[in-house]
Amino acid sequence: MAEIHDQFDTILILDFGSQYSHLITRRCRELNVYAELQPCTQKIKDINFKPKGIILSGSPYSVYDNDAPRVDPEVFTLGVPVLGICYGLQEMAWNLGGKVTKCDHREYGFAQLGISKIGSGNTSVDALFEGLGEEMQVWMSHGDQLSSIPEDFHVIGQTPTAPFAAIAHNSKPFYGIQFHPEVTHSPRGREVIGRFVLNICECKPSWTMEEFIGKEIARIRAICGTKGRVIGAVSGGVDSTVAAKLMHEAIGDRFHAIMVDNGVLRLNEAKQVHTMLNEDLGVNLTVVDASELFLSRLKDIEDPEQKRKIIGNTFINIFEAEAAKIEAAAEEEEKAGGDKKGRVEWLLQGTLYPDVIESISFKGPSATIKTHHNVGGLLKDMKLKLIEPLRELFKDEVRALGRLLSIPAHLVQRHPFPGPGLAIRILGPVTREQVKILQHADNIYIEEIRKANLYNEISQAFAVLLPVKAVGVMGDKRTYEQVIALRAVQSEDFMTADWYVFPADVLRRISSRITNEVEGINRVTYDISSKPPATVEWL
Ligand SMILES: Nc1ncnc2c1ncn2[C@@H]1O[C@H](COP(=O)(O)OP(=O)(O)OP(=O)(O)O)[C@@H](O)[C@H]1O
Ligand SMILES: O=c1[nH]c(=O)c2[nH+]cn([C@@H]3O[C@H](COP(=O)(O)O)[C@@H](O)[C@H]3O)c2[nH]1
Ligand SMILES: NC(=O)CC[C@H](N)C(=O)O
Ligand SMILES: [Mg+2]
Repeated sequence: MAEIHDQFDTILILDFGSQYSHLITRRCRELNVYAELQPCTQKIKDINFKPKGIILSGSPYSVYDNDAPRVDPEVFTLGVPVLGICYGLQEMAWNLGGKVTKCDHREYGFAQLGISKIGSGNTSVDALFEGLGEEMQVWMSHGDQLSSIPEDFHVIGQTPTAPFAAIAHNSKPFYGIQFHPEVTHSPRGREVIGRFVLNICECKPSWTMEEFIGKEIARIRAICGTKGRVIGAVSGGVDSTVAAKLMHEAIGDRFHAIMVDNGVLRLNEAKQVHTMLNEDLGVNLTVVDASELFLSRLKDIEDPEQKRKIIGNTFINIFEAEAAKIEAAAEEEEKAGGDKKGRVEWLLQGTLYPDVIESISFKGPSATIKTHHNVGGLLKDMKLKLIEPLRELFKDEVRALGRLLSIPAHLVQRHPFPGPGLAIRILGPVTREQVKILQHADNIYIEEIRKANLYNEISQAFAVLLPVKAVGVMGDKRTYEQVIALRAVQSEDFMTADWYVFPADVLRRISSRITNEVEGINRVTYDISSKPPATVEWL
């Protein structure tokens, strides 16, 4: 089976636990080169492809710590270029005979990197810094540094406090840099990564969504064979819509899209999604109303993790039941003399790369903050096999893919909506009455955001129903009712986010409409917390 890394030149990034590791992956992909992040514990001999280059990430550890993560020495015998960033540089030097010690002055922030002249006549610079001038601003974050470089290496850049800020091997394509080229605070960092990936590793910049579509469709066809059938969990969100469209292109009517009405969707959502997929995209979608089952299982449940797990598991129960129904119908058709149909073996999900990255840290999955229903909430003894065509992609790549598949812009730009839906936006027990109140308030909120033309400026906006009551006065009467909190954030990848600054008049309109129109609400507040320390959702 052709995997993505067999089809595109690939840079392997080994993750030593830096908070910026996924950014290195992003920067390579922005150069149209496919990059994959793997834990540093990954043994090179067990990798089933040959990367064109390897990048070693930073790390919170010091190389001289007893429990420091170690690089597989085979990285240096594979015969491909290697770039160490920060800890990656230190680990490379440590392995190849250099010295690393705690520095007197921790460097955290901007530094000016002087690029060394090298070669005969001292006129040229190293290929890593080709064409980048004599100096550049870089961003540092380290408390250790090289106190001597390994034999066979030379200095290619330095800062006033770090004489070995950039080094290169005398004859092999090994490089190490103390600064972080992957963060935007290193303005020319992208170019440095470009020099390594494109010039030194000689990767072809062929990772484009156009190329991806063709190759992924071929891959799906090979996986499913000529008869195999797939049911798809489709929510109307960007990810599953794009995955569904791709699947439809690949196997046509052998793909059955299922949307589950779990009773905690937004106002009129099931109807809208049904129209959108069937009419706008030509994908055959069945809406299964399982709201009764979900709400009964959620009855009296207040704990956020319990809510998430119940919803994740119930989703799978429904998909398995639907798969069985489709198979039973096919059997009936066959008995009546119809063609023999393939089994429903696969379940399509719109899982993205960030979901995967979160579970691959070298120490095992990073501390669980919350269980995303489609990753941690799956059933253990599930019969359907997963097919996840987007699991290598970031959200903006998925959006680009959607545009290429002619999915309308308003759909591609939709704010994300979590699978557990309003259940994680109703703090306290979930009941039909509470769902109704929140649906109504949320609908007004989004309507006003659209009217003010702010929808595309905001990454995600939604209302939350708080489990408290407050006193108010309406028509000269005392009220004692619930409170709505409004949330709106801007974020690139939802790993971090900042609250959105609304024009006051928009907030005023939203608040006045919600308190006037939504029965049971007499107060509206606005959430001004960033992530971290908060998260995007309240539960
Ligand atoms: N109501 C639903 N019915 C069927 N499948 C669902 C439903 N909600 C979520 N899913 C499945 O769970 C996956 C993950 O949900 P998630 O919200 O992350 O993605 P999405 O809904 O496709 O896109 P977005 O992130 O833009 O909302 C979806 O891709 C889809 O496969
Ligand atoms: O499909 C989903 N299933 C989930 O269980 C889930 N939990 C959070 N989210 C979405 O993930 C992004 C980050 O949210 P948090 O900061 O709350 O973790 C935000 O976009 C959230 O809406 C989910 N999406
Ligand atoms: N950002 C990093 O990779 C830091 C590496 C190491 N912990 C140091 O302080 O120097
Ligand atoms: Mg969604």
